[in-house]
Amino acid sequence: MRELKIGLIQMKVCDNKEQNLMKASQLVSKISIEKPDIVILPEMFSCPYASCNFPIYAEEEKGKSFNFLSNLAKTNNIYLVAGSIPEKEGNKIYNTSYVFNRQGEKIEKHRKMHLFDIDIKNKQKFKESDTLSAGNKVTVFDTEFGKIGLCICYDFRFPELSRLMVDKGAKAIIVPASFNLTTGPAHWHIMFKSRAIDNQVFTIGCSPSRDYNSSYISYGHSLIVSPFGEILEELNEEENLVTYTIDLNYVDKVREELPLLHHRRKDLYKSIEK
Ligand SMILES: O=C(O)CCC(=O)C(=O)O
Repeated sequence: MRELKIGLIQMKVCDNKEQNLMKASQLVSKISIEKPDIVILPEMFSCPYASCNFPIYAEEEKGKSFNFLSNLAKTNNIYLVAGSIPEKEGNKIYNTSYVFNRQGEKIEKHRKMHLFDIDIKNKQKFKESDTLSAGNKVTVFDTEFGKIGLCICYDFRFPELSRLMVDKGAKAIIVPASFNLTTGPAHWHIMFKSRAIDNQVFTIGCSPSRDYNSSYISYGHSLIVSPFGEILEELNEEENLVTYTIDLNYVDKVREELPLLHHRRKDLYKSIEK
């Protein structure tokens, strides 16, 4: 069976970790009434997105938040792509997305590989590397529906990473993310469409809702794009939930009819890269 129902939770993030976890739990229970297979939370859904917050909110794997999320997956009988939270290991902190199966077992985790260090003059500045370290693994997890790639926000700007996930068998790429009011309107939709078209995969972004009182204002617009580049579902900027069923067989159909991946000249690309 290749049809799977995706649930997107575009939640508002406050500065209280416990309240954020409680809200995530309520929203996951609410969306689970529609019997989704995979539910996705946004990037940093329990920690307001600011470098200074990451060390304060960070927890080790198997900590309180991890167990809470594992339980949420089990109770609701869903795969949970648990957005991301700051993960502490030794003296390092990572922006980490855990994936739990229907039994609440962790089946994968992705540590953001590309740190968001930008300075768009008078508009948007951010320096994740002030407090975060980068992961170094390409992440694809297996389900009964097929393989699914996972990366976090700024990671998705790097086409090489999506291609690596697709080469490992991904038929959809899930991206907990939080673009802002400068880069969101300019790049969000184009990026999700481009990665979908180039790789002939479903691309799925899940953002926090917009909060004008926050120091980093998220763009919102969580969405699902088809392997042919069509936006299938999209939220606006407000807190909201949505489910949408995708059929991974459609990936094979698009790849058969327009055999881009097959037509690659890998023999030449290597020598051009050098
Ligand atoms: O790439 C962008 O424009 C936003 C990236 C970001 O906010 C993030 O990586 O968390």
